[in-house]
Amino acid sequence: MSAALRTHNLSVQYGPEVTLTYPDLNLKAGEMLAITGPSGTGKTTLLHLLAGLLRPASGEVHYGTLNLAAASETAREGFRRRNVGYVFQDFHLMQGLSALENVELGLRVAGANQPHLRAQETLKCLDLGHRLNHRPGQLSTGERQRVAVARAVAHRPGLLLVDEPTAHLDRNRAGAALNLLLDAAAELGATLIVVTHDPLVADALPARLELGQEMAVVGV
Ligand SMILES: Nc1ncnc2c1ncn2[C@@H]1O[C@H](COP(=O)(O)OP(=O)(O)OP(=O)(O)O)[C@@H](O)[C@H]1O
Repeated sequence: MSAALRTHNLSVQYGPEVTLTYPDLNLKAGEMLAITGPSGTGKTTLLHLLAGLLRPASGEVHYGTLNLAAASETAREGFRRRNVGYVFQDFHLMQGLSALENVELGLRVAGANQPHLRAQETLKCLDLGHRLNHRPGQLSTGERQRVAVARAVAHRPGLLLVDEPTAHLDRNRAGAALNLLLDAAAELGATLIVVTHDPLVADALPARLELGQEMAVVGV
């Protein structure tokens, strides 16, 4: 289920040298946001905070009634399994498993019913019906990305977090990847947050958070 997402006073400390501070976010359920900004400004770290993969040094991350930043590790893990679909920049597919097994494993972890059937259906919806038994090493980059998207959306999360979806793609494929994400988020009614350097992607999303010296929030 999609819910409002709100952050307050977030900061992260990596050792003594790196402190990242973030402007507050306030997104309604189903909103779509691009996170942009120069390398090293903390875009991926923010996605990790929003996914509950990382606990902040200070601040709050509210998803509906849950404050992820204060929740126990068990509660955060449960939240991730049920509510978060995450597409990593390098996809993070299991190399020894087929496309079908990768998606099915994600569904099993999320505790979904009929994981085999649902994995098949999701891959077919993403035009991968002819690649179910291929392993990641036997797929093109675009196909691997579609498997990663299938794994992220198959359990119907309310929050879809995507890191650099067009980094490895030519312009045609970048457009297709963007449409895939927009369609998937719209179909789920999910809140979509995409980290990107690509103006094609950033301009297609209605709101933008630009991280940088000014930490300006534009269009939210
Ligand atoms: N696990 C870590 N340990 C120590 N420092 C880290 C760690 N992860 C990130 N950093 C540092 O935090 C800062 C922000 O990193 P992050 O990857 O979030 O930035 P980014 O904006 O996503 O960068 P890029 O656009 O290059 O992917 C960088 O200075 C990085 O070196």
